Amino acid sequence: MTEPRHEPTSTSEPPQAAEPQAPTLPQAAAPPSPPEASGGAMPLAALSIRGLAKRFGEKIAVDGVSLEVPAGSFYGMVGPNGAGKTTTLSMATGLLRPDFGTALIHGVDVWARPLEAKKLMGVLPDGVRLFDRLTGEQLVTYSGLLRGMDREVVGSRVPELLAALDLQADAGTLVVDYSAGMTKKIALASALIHAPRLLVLDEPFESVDPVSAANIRGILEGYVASGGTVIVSSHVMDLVQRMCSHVAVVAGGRVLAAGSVDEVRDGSTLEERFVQMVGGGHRTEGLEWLRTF
Ligand SMILES: Nc1ncnc2c1ncn2[C@@H]1O[C@H](COP(=O)(O)OP(=O)(O)OP(=O)(O)O)[C@@H](O)[C@H]1O
Repeated sequence: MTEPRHEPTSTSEPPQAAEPQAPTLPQAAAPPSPPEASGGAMPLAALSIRGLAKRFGEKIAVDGVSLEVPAGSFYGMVGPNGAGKTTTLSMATGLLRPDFGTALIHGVDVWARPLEAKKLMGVLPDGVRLFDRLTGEQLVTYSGLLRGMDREVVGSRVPELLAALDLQADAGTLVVDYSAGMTKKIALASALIHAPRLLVLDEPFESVDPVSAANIRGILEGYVASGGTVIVSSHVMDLVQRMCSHVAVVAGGRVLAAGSVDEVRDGSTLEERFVQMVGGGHRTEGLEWLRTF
């Protein structure tokens, strides 16, 4: 079924700056206009978002974000709390309808052709509820079958994924009884089962122990080395600097900078550049009452 295109969700004034704004740093090389047809060669951009905008009541959460994520890149999205990362990624992956703008996954419009687009991507959303009355094994199996995979192929991949994420011992435990980190890992397994071309992972390392985080990094690095594309949002600058080839800095619903990690950090550490761009800094005054006991 073809979904309607992105009309504004309300009749109120559109958000400001629904047009893509120019980033302050060069973006990753933009591919030529991606074809709308699937089939044939995959376009250069694994994800191309143009002028995405979303408001919640009076709050403009995303204010005209445009990004090109090159195929084969490990792309970090960083920004302060409330910057609009989750809202942007939700619109780009078909979870939240944009007020304005488009999102193309390897040239396929996510909102016009959702079934095709969703075959191409695996998504680890932030805060979306899982079917947590299934066991971990059942949940990952269900995710594979839901995507039309052959039952035998699913059956062979599930134990491999559970082993890679150190979840074999809890394969038969209900997801509702999983810890936060285990839940993150089983959701990641569910996103990987169909070997998508693009992985969009919202804070994949949050709550995950260091050994599991290293395993996940290894899995993702192997996946990118074989031609897949990963987009991660994270607050851990050091991790993004080490792991990612590209990064976008988002604040106030806008892109402040985007490009290769080296371009964006421009000789500083990514954390230093982030603090310069986003502003703020340490507040040392106030809270005297906390130092008076
Ligand atoms: N469903 C909603 N209703 C109202 N406001 C929302 C909703 N979702 C997000 N917002 C607001 O939109 C802004 C962007 O939120 P978003 O979750 O996209 O930020 P984020 O960059 O992912 O933040 P964090 O790093 O804290 O996870 C915030 O001001 C948030 O309060």
